[in-house]
Amino acid sequence: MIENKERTLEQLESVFKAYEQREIERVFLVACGGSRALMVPSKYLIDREAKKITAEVYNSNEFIHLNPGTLNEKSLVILCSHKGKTPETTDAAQFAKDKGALTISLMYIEDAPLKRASNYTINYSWAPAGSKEQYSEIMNYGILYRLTLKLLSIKENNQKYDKLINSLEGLEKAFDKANVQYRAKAKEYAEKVKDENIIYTIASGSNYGIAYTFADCILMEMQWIHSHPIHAGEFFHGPFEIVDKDVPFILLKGLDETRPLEERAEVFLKKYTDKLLTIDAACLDLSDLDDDIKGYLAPMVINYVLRLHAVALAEVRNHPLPTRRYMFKVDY
Ligand SMILES: N[C@@H]1[C@@H](O)[C@H](O)[C@@H](COP(=O)(O)O)O[C@@H]1O
Repeated sequence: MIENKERTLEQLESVFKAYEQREIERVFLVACGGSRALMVPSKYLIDREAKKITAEVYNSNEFIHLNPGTLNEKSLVILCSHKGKTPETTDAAQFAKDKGALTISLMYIEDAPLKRASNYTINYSWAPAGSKEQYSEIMNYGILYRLTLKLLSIKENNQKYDKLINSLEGLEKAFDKANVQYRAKAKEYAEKVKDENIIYTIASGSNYGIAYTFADCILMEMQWIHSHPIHAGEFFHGPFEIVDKDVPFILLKGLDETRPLEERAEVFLKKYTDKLLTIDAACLDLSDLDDDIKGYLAPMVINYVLRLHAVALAEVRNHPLPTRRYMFKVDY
């Protein structure tokens, strides 16, 4: 775990200097699994805030095989891998660097193959689910927001960067309050669903990545419970046919512009299932975050709440989160 916040801030400054020195037209956010999903909110931010710069999120291996036609020396490629060892992500960094792109890798340990394949590395603060984050303001989500919003500030004169920094400083308080509000509720929920075979998650916009992580990485990977992250807008175009009184859903309601999509799904789910858990950012105390930035940071607090649920589930199901049967155990 990174313990040196000053060094992380210095690493960021070096990247910002590099921004000054080159033209950047397009941002590629590249990683695997949970590390890929955590980039979704930053793509949302760029899509909302940018005037010209565009952003895409890619799985590392697809990035290489698809080989985007617009990947060139005017591209910024941001990669992430917890321990910097996922081979597809290291290969993607090298691939992008060879094409002349500016490559920045995020990892929470200091040195790893991914670092050696990238132009710049930033170490973020990381704590396992259930443990207190040492520096909430430099978690991976926050680093991504800093990197993307500063780019827009330098290249397009976006004015929200200072508000972002102030809001990131307020995150720890928001997490602490969410902890008080949700810890007992998470345990109750875990008791209720511990024997379910399937639990779906639903969200849209900047929250979709969080729904994805909970479905793919927590329920499927770490609890071996069937799941699927459903986009709230897509829900009515197929998935809603699976809804029944006894089918469990977790609906995330954020504060971004796509909230009406989540509200529409909620109206339907309330009517047709008895097993709906809604986690609504509007019911969380986010008073330590700036109003202009709240919608972007809400996924981080919802994610914190979901992690309380993950820890509670693992406990009542007697299935520790790190349990794997295939990952790093068989060839794949
Ligand atoms: N569920 C895990 C993710 O949480 C992790 O992000 C991913 C890639 O790992 P890394 O971040 O180390 O590259 O592997 C799995 O999919």
